[in-house]
Amino acid sequence: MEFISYPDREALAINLANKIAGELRSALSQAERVTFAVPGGTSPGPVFDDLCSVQLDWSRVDVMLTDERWVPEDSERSNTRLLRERLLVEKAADARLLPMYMPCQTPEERLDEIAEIIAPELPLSVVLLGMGADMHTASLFPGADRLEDALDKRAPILMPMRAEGAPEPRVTLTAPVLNGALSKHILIFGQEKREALERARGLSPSEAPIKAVLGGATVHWAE
Ligand SMILES: O=C(O)[C@H](O)[C@@H](O)[C@H](O)[C@H](O)COP(=O)(O)O
Repeated sequence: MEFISYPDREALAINLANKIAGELRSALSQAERVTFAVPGGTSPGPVFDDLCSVQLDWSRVDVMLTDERWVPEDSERSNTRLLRERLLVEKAADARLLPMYMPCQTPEERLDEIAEIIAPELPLSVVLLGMGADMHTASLFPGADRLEDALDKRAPILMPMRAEGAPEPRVTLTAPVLNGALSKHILIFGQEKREALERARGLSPSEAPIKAVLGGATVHWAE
């Protein structure tokens, strides 16, 4: 893993957005369509704000979430809503959004439909991940009900996930799909998460799920 520390969050956002844009352009020079997976939560907003206005052929980019909270799109907790408001605007409005949520009570009801749409888009060209102070990434939470299955190298593309640290059911890409990405970035802010990341390096993926995706990743950090 490579660790890059930035002087502040603004510098991180600009540099990371440029780096990702460069990787997407280079992937677009090799393939007709490319897939870019991003996290929800609070950290990626500033990166989305910079990335949405960069010049690249967004009409050939499929954008998707690494994981989603199972809530309707008009909920403040919807990651899909965050993408529509902060990433899929300006130039990036031309990108195609792959679904990670379909309206129904539980993820199990429509998971197969979502997985069928995602399957032909793999491997991911670029993945951006966040991390919680409890060392979860995507919706791979320590102690989650299906964590071991989602960490397994034979895991399906998508899994439903329920965990104490998550107020609603989730759906998440599994570890082998995240690790199959051609390029992997992890975005973390603040001292608490930096210390959590250090701790995770000495733990197993079951204890610290972020550990499962650290190999070959670039971690971008600012206070
Ligand atoms: O839907 C989500 O919550 C995420 O995809 C999740 O894995 C997120 O990246 C971390 O929880 C960090 O969240 P913050 O950036 O809000 O701290």
